[in-house]
Amino acid sequence: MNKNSKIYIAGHRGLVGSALLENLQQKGYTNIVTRTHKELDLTNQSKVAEFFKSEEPEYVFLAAAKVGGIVANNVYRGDFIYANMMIQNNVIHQSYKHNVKKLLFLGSTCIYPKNAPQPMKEDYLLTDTLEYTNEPYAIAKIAGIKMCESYNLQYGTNFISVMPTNLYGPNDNFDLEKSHVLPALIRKIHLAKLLHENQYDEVLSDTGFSSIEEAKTYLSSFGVSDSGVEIWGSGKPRREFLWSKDMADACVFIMENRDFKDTFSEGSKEIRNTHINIGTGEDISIKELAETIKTIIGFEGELHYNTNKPDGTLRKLTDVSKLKALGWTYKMNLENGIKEMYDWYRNK
Ligand SMILES: NC(=O)C1=CN([C@@H]2O[C@H](COP(=O)(O)OP(=O)(O)OC[C@H]3O[C@@H](n4cnc5c(N)ncnc54)[C@H](OP(=O)(O)O)[C@@H]3O)[C@@H](O)[C@H]2O)C=CC1
Ligand SMILES: C[C@H]1O[C@H](OP(=O)(O)OP(=O)(O)OC[C@H]2O[C@@H](n3cnc4c(=O)[nH]c(N)nc43)[C@H](O)[C@@H]2O)[C@@H](O)[C@@H](O)C1=O
Repeated sequence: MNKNSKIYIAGHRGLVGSALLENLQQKGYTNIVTRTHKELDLTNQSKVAEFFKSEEPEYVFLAAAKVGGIVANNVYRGDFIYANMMIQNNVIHQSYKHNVKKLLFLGSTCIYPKNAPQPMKEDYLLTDTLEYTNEPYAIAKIAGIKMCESYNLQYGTNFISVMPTNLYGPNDNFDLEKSHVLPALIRKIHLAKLLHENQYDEVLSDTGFSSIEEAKTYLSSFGVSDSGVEIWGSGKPRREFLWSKDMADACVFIMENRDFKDTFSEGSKEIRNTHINIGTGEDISIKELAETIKTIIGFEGELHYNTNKPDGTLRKLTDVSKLKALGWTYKMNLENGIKEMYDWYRNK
């Protein structure tokens, strides 16, 4: 990529897309193309074709997807498989049709088997059964990896797939039902603290209700009260968290330094598992995460574990040796990241 190459970021207002936009701008890239979801629905095949015909981007970051936490994935199973397959099929296929020089497809580490050995290497893909709660989303992501690989092998395209661990950062989704654990716990614990301190104006402005009784009823349906906060599951699962700006930096690094042809040895008969894991290689339990957030926010109430909610995969620690060997490693430690995210949330 050179500094005036035409770069399309799909999903530029999301958690990763917004960090990608910032990273590219900071590095001096000047010719970035974006469309909001409203301006261009990426599930619409003919609109996506029209967009590629009129813009002819040279590089594509595919960070648009239907994304959500464990419960959203489990409940809206049809939406997750449909939207993700449509978005990636349209963007990857049009990138091929319009001779895009390089595309980066974002998958997820939920593509690996539920009981994969830890840490999870790229080669563990398709070796066993997936976690049930996010099977439709994971199947869509696996199809995306295989589509990139297959187009590269058949048509000579240069499409690379990266598998990020759980991400967090500015512009995350804080919806109490659909978000991931880290933003959900920041918001729930923050609101419980506000209730405990009778800071009702702030509770109303956060939740959008006009009466505190309504706000309390709504929050209690998510296990949030002035004395405690519900944590889904047993607290035992372990997760690895990567700051979204580190994720964006890794994506730009890979886009700048890696081609599909670098991902396999010449003469290989079967070319597969060419994707690259992106993570920190370190994980913590949900209980430890909840306690850390509680301390950072300064809430003194109880944390209750609701085992009627799913735990999901017990552990999904990424093996990041491939990424490290390329020369990239993360910068933000988890505690500082949570502090920055909490500041961002309060000031947004
Ligand atoms: N967040 C995480 O922990 C992880 C994310 N990933 C992957 O990283 C990528 C980015 O995720 P993240 O930034 O968290 O997601 P977000 O939900 O924050 O952002 C997704 C973006 O995609 C856009 N989008 C969704 N549907 C459409 C559509 N039909 N047409 C056009 N735009 C659409 C959204 O626009 P709008 O908001 O307007 O709908 C939004 O800008 C995804 O591929 C995701 O699967 C992988 C592992 C972990
Ligand atoms: C990125 C990743 O995200 C999803 O998988 P997940 O890692 O299970 O994501 P999660 O962040 O929602 O949960 C992590 C853990 O945390 C527990 N947990 C506690 N309390 C809350 C809570 O309040 N909200 C949420 N969401 N989880 C909670 C929860 O029960 C689970 O044990 C998939 O979509 C998957 O497809 C994917 O790619």
